[in-house]
Amino acid sequence: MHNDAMININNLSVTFNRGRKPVKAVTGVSLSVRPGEVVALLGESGSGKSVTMRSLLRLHPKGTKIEGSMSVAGQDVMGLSSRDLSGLRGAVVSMVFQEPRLALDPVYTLGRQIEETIMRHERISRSEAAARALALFQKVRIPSPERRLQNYPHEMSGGMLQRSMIAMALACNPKVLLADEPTTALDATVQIQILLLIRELQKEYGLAVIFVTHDIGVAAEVADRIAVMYAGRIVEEGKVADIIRDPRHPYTRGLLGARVELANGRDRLITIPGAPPDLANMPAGCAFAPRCPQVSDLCRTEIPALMAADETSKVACVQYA
Ligand SMILES: Nc1ncnc2c1ncn2[C@@H]1O[C@H](COP(=O)(O)OP(=O)(O)OP(=O)(O)O)[C@@H](O)[C@H]1O
Repeated sequence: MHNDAMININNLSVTFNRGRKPVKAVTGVSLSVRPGEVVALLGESGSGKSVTMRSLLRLHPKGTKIEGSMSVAGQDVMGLSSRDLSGLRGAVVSMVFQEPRLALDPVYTLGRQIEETIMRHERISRSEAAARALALFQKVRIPSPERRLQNYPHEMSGGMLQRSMIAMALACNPKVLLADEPTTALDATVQIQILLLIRELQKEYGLAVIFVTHDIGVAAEVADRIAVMYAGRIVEEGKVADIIRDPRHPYTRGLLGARVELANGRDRLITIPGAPPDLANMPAGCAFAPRCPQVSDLCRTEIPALMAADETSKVACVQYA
């Protein structure tokens, strides 16, 4: 546990009851994020990034087993009543998603939705809330903000809609932003603009951010630290520059390699051969062993613990044990 952290996740495991066999989507994840820090959760689809992030607001279906402890802004997440949890959400913790359209109500204007968000958490008149909504639209640099506040979600482009979502996320001056692939659905040029905007606002507001992405380039652009997830566990963690310059885990090297091939202008996305394991049918040892170019016998029997590699980096691989 880190006392100065805004987000603390300690030995989190999440098990879903799907069909007859329980599925452990997250195993023993520990992570902390300080105020003003951006940590990217990086990994392929199904690696447990979103489940980890959503655990911070206990956004799982009934019957899901959550083990471990978590705190956000000093509040023990597992101990909060559902009412206190809704208070935390929006006011202290905000979220932005890949598909803003799913998070917005199609029948209300954007201005109305931002006003309602503010009025849900604060005793404030509608005209004051409207003035705040306008200031927020200016902050996220939406052109003609007065007019745009009168628009419905379907009248906005993907990029402008994501700017609106960011405005809404900032509406109640949160301390924590949870971002789940917020730029994945956007064109490359819009994507970079939104990443820069998030970075700029995060600094200005001193937000602690968890940013979920499958793209190591995006993680490098936006984050201070990266935690790489594979099959529900963190397999490597460190400062962005260190991970990009000297990735230790063979999986991280694979992710970086896939990126390099793209940068070289090949028209094919080179991925790591093979596929992640079925969470309901995990291999005995390291989950990455079946795909690992450096696999040894030990890897097939032993699950490597996440260990300190130096002062700021951790890795879970027998090569470094
Ligand atoms: N509500 C749920 N019920 C059952 N299984 C779930 C549920 N939510 C997630 N899972 C499973 O947990 C695993 C991890 O999912 P998660 O969404 O965290 O992956 P991810 O790394 O964020 O990938 P993606 O980019 O696809 O969202 C997946 O196998 C998924 O099917």
